[in-house]
Amino acid sequence: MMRLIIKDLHFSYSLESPIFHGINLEISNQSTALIGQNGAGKTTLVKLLKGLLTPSSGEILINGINTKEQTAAKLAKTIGLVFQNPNDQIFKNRVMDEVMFGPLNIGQTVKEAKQNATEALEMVGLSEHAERNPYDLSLSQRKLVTIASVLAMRTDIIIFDEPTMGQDHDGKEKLKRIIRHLINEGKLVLCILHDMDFVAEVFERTIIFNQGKILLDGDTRTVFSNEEILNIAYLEQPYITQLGKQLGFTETFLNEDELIAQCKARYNNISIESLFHL
Ligand SMILES: Nc1ncnc2c1ncn2[C@@H]1O[C@H](COP(=O)(O)OP(=O)(O)OP(=O)(O)O)[C@@H](O)[C@H]1O
Repeated sequence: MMRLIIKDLHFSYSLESPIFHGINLEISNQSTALIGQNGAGKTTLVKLLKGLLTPSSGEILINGINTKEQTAAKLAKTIGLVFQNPNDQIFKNRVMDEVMFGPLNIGQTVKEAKQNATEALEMVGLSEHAERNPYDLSLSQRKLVTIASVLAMRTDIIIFDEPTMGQDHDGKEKLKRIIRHLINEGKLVLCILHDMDFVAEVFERTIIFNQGKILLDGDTRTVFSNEEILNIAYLEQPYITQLGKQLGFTETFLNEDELIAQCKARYNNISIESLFHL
């Protein structure tokens, strides 16, 4: 089991405006969503985890090993990060080369890299585009290319920064399947998201960030039940949670099936006469 521990983490881009002053967090193999307004510090946190930024003070431990004591190359074998903007990540002019680049870079043989890249492209549904130039693909497909690149590295920890951005319904369903698959494989999946419906349906644990602080951290249902804290962080409840509330239920629903089950339980045993007060 992977375990990520953040101890008393401090970080600032400039002396005048510290971003983190004392973050403590422990994440294991639960699927975890990081939510919060723009500028809350989510991307900064994942860049620190990936070793792209260095903490001013405090520690980040991955399975007990301090990231400070690891080279970027060693860390790359453990943590994969899918950037928010695919254009920051893509620099090869053939999809297959792009997806093989990361695996080769962390020391996989050409054969392994090819095998993993082929599987990853299949998983994101882009097998038939393997020979194309990534820049001839749409932005949402390009995002899937960057996801495939990280999947092919087969790291134990996978971080996604805004994977649903620019994805349509099919793209989101694909992402749900990928994330669930990774969780079943025992990977630690951490995901920054602005799409609350997606968070509700997929993630076991949700952490609300606000102005560089953890405002609330708990199982996703508990977090989405707490309207007061969501309001402070300018976040909305998932659509299905709001709908359940409007229908007069007290439960916090996270997906359609839960709401439908409760509707059936409520209405099944009621005769039409009593429903319409005849
Ligand atoms: N390279 C940088 N130099 C200086 N300040 C930065 C830099 N990157 C981010 N910041 C600032 O750090 C704060 C946190 O930004 P960050 O991108 O981590 O937030 P976020 O929660 O990920 O937001 P978003 O959802 O927009 O990605 C913001 O005030 C931002 O302006």
